[in-house]
Amino acid sequence: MQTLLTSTQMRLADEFTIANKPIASIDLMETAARAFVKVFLRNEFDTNKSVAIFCGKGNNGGDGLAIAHLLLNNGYENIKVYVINFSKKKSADFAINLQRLDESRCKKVVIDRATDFKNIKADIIIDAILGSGLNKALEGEYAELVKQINNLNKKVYSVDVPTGFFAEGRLTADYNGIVAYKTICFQRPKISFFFPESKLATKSYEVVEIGLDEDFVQKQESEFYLVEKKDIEKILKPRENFSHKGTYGHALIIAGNSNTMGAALLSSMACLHTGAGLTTACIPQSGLIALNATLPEVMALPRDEYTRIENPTKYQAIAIGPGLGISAEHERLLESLFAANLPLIIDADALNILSERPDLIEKIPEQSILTPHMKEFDRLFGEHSNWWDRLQTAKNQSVRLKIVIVLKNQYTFVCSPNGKVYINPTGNPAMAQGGMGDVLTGIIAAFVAQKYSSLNAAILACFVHGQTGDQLADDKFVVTASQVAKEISGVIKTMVP
Ligand SMILES: NC(=O)C1=CN([C@@H]2O[C@H](COP(=O)(O)OP(=O)(O)OC[C@H]3O[C@@H](n4cnc5c(N)ncnc54)[C@H](O)[C@@H]3O)[C@@H](O)[C@H]2O)[C@@H](O)CC1
Ligand SMILES: Nc1ncnc2c1ncn2[C@@H]1O[C@H](COP(=O)(O)OP(=O)(O)O)[C@@H](O)[C@H]1O
Repeated sequence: MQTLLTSTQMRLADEFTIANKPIASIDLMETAARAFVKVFLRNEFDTNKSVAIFCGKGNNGGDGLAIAHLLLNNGYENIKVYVINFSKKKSADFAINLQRLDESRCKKVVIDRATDFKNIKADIIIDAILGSGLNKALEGEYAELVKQINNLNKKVYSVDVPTGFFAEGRLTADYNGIVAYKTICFQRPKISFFFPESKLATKSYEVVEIGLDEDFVQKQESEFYLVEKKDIEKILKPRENFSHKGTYGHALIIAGNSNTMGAALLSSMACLHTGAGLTTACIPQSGLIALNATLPEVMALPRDEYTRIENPTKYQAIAIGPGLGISAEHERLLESLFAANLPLIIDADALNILSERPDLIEKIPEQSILTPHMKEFDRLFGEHSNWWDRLQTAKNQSVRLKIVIVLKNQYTFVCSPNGKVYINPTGNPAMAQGGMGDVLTGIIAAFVAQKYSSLNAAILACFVHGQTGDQLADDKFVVTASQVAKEISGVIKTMVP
C-alpha cells in the first residue's frame, strides 16, 4: 500500500530527505524538475512548439524555473518564463534558480499585476505559480491571472498540483484555479485527485519519483492508503492441492425480483467465477428457469414472502440486496438476518431498506460490508454536498459500527473499522453501466466465503473488479457487467502467487 501524504507531511519528507540524504535542497528541486521534464517530453516531443512557463516565487515557481532551463537544454528554443511578482516573499531555491535563469539565454517577463498579462501566443503552458504551499483559495491578482490563463484555452501542464487546487481537504464546486490538461506530481498522488471534484482542476495526473526518502514517506501516519497490485498478490491465496468445494465456502446471494432478476444472476455469476466453493441464489420462483439455463452451477433457494434463512450459519458468506426490491417482507428478512448476528454483504435495495429504518442501521452485524454508491450512501447517512465530507462520514460510521464501507466511485474508498481508508485505483468509465455493482457484490461474497477477512475481501474485490474492467476496456468502448463477471477468474489467475 502506498501511504498517501498531506502537503504538510510532504514538506516534512522534503526536509527529512535533505537532512538525511546526501542531497541539497536545490538539487532535490533539480531532480523534481528533471522528473517533470521527462514526462513532459514523452507527451510533447515537438520541440518547435512554444512554451510559456508561469512561475510563482515559492518552490513551485523554483521548479518552474529549473524546468525552463532543462527544456532549453532539451531542444526547446521557444521558451518564455513569466515570473509572477505579486508578493515580495521568495523562497531561497527560487532565488538561486532565478539567478541561473538570468545567466542563461531564456526569455523572461515579470508580471507585477494581473493586468500586465498580455494575450500569450504559446502553444503550451506550464503552470508553476503555486503548488502544495497553497494556504487559501485564490483571490485578487492571483484569481484574475489564473482566470486569464484558463481563458486562453491552451494545453496546460501543472507542476505538482494545479495552482489554486487544494491537495487535500474539502473541494467545492466554485473552483477558480488552473484547469490543467495534465498534472505531473511529485512522489505521491495528491489525496484530492481521488475525489470526483478534481476533474474541474486536472484532466489527468501522473506521479513521478523525485528521490524523497521512501522509507520516511511510507512510515508516515496517514488515514489514506493507495492499494497496489503487489498488495493484492500478497493477500490472494492459491487453490490448494486436495482442496474441494467445501474448502472454498458456500455463498448465499439473496437478490433479484421479477423485473430485476438480472441483478441476482450477475451477482451469482461473479461469485461463481471468483471461486466460492458453492453458490446459492435466493431468488423468486419466477427466476428459476433463467438461473438454471444460464448458471447451471448455481443452486437455487426459491424465495417467497415467507422466506427466512433457516440456518444462516451454514453459509460462509451471505450477500443481500442486488435487485431485491423494497417490501415489508424483505425488511423482515433483513431484520431476521441481523438477529443471527453474522457479518453480511449489504448492497442496493438492502441499503435502501436500511435508509428507511435507521433503527436497523444500529443493528448491522459487526464486520459486515456495505457497498453503497454515492446516492445510496447519502440516503443512509444524510446528504453531503462534497466528497470530502461524505468520506469523513463513511470513515466515522465504519469505526462507530465496526463495519467496512465500500463507497463506490471511479476510485472506490474502502473504509475500515480501524479508521483507515484504502483507495482502489483500478476501474474506468467504460464500466459505468448498470449491473456493475451487482458483480462487485458477488465478488465480495466469494472472497468472504473463501475466508478472507471482511476488509481484505473488500479490498481484493474492488481491485480485481476494476482490473478486469481495465483489461476489457483495452479494446472496448464499453464493458458490460456480465463480461466482467466472466473474465474475473482469468484476472485473478494473473495475480495469485
Ligand atoms: N515537498 C517536496 O517534496 C518538494 C516540493 N517541491 C515543490 O515545492 C512546492 C511547494 O513549495 P512552497 O512550499 O514554497 O509553496 P508554493 O510554491 O506552493 O507557494 C509558496 C507561497 O505562496 C503563498 N500562497 C499560498 N497560497 C496563496 C494564495 N492563495 N494566494 C497567494 N499566495 C499564496 C505562500 O504564502 C507562500 O509564500 C511543491 O508544490 C513542489 O512544486 C519541489 O521543489 C521539490 C520537493
Ligand atoms: N467511471 C468509473 N470508473 C471506475 N469504476 C466505475 C466507474 N463507473 C462505475 N464503476 C464501478 O462500477 C460499480 C457500479 O456500482 P453501482 O452504481 O452500484 O452499479 P449497479 O447498481 O448498476 O450495479 C462500482 O463498483 C464502481 O466503482
